[in-house]
Amino acid sequence: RQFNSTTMKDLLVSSYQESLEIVDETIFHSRRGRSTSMFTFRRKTEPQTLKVTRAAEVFQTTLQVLKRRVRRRYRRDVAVADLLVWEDVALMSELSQCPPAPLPAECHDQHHQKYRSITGVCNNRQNPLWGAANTALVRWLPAEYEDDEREPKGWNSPRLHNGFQLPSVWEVSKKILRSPIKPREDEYSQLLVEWGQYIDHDLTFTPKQATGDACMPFHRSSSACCSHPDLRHSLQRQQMNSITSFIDASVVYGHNADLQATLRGPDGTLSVHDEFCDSKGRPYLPPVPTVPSGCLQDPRPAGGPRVETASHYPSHSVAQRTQPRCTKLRTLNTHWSSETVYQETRKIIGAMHQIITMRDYIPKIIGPVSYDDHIGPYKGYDPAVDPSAANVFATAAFRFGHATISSTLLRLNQSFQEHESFPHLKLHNTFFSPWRIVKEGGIEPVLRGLIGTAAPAVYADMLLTEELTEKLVVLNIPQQMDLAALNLQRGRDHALPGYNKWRIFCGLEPVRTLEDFSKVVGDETVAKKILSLYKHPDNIDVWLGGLVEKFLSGSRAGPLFSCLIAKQMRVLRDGDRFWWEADGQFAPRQKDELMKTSLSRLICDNSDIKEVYPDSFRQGTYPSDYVSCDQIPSINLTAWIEP
Ligand code: HEM
Ligand SMILES: [Ca+2]
Repeated sequence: RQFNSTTMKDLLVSSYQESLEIVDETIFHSRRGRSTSMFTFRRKTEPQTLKVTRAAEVFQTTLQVLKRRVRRRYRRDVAVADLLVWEDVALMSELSQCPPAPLPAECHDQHHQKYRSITGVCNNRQNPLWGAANTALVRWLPAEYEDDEREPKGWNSPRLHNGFQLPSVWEVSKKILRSPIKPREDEYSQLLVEWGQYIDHDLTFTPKQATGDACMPFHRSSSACCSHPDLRHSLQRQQMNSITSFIDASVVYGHNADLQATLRGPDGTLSVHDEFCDSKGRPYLPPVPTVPSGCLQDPRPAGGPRVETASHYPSHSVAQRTQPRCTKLRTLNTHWSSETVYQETRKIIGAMHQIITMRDYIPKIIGPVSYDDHIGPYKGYDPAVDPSAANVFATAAFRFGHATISSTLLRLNQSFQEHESFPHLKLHNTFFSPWRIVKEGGIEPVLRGLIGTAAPAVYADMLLTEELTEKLVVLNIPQQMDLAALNLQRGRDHALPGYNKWRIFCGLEPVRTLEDFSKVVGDETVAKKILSLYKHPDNIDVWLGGLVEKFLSGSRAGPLFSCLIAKQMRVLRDGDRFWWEADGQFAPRQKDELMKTSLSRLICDNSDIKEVYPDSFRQGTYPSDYVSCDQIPSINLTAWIEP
């Protein structure tokens, strides 16, 4: 510490003032200046997210300005953690509002006793921001920035990691990840893949920084505010989750009051598209302000539901169409207000999301052994558990799903054969095209394609379809993108430690030799190619390392991703005061009814499909394995009659 506190205070205040100008000029001003081309897709960042992002950018930029000033004065680099003491950090937090001042005692409000808040705030009464929207992704292992503060891995190209430069993400994508073919296997249906992405949209969304015109179309993730007992950690750049990490159907209801108001309809219902509905009068999702510029109005809700391809539309629709069915609660409880009907329905639909995810989806992904080892039976709400999404979960482990995506979207007729009028589509023709649902037969042809076709197999030498590595379209970027390169670069942007550190974190042996790695991957050629690119096993990007591991028996992921996904799921369950099985959430009779929930039932109830395979995540042959919807159990809402 080289300054007395008055000098430091002055330095901090003037650095803060300069940082305000820099942030508004470089980040927020440039947002307005960019051209809109015919093919540019735009999504406006939500005001709440923007406010937190700006505060975090100001905090981070203040540190940079301060460092520059100190460097000028002393002609040497100083780490901010060596320069500042807690008192200075408190001053910076106060100036930048990052993190914002602790919440008032609103957590004891009656409403929060009974129903979840929309932002997730106050789920945990002692730590009201745990799991809430617009908070930092938490770190299970410390970040590894090149300057220990904010520079992504690989930023300073001559810099060596374990004696070697990191390979370029484009090269890794081209040589290891992209695959011209994705053969199908026959155990699971395409719906299993779809649910993965759908539920991820309930758990994490990492907003990206809107920078000026960059030569490479990669936008860093926005900074997040973070308060941490370790000073160095508190000063490092963190990333944000702009939605609630809880499995709370925020994908249906939104994660802030404005979005909730947009998505909410009259009398406890959800809003619907007022121009279009399907041939049987079933509603479509409401339109939103963010649309591909110059294109047809897409019926795509903003911020909450993220309908990136036409295949995502049916799951959003099925969930949304469940709401009016449940509002039948009103006829059972005529004394309930619209607000009570809405909240009780939201609670039931939230529980359905939890059950389908934890009971039906997760065991298939991580396998029975990981489930027992890392999740186990439910023992009740534990307020000491932080349910926030982990950085490594959002940035690596749960992106396992990208290797399970098919290159084509199948559309099937009532006999589960290729549709006569609406043929199969290459994946790139489905990006941001929900109009295909409205204009091309409703949700049914796609939904039948999801339940009636097998999901692709994942082999270490056939990972991501070229549809994703050559032709991906993402919001706000006019070029076609490469999802493999984006995932790898995102991991470096977030400074995730390398593959081996995560293996050790999960109690697995680190990989030291080609022989070790070949065994873990189950394919020596691929293991060799990866090691020849990375040169050192510790340098392997964690997303790649986890993705190529041989699956555990009965799972769709290797040991590392199974462990990381399981750990996340466990905290999402145990750290959620409103978990459906937690004491006082539902009466025993209601729980019995909720257990009857199934995705097959929801499909039967909310589409024209009359026959299903009972577990629609599994692949059955039509018609021999299919049963009539009449045979699929339904929830009886009379269990909700209030005496
Ligand atoms: C056609 C299907 C899909 C497309 C086009 C797609 C595309 C994308 C894109 C563009 C990103 C952001 C990449 C970045 O810049 O960092 C992303 C993130 C992500 N994807 Fe996918 N994805 C698909 C399916 C899936 C599936 C099946 C899963 C999981 C089972 C999944 C899990 C994730 C996760 C966890 C993230 C990070 C989310 C965040 O925190 O922002 N995706 N995906
Ligand atoms: Ca959520």
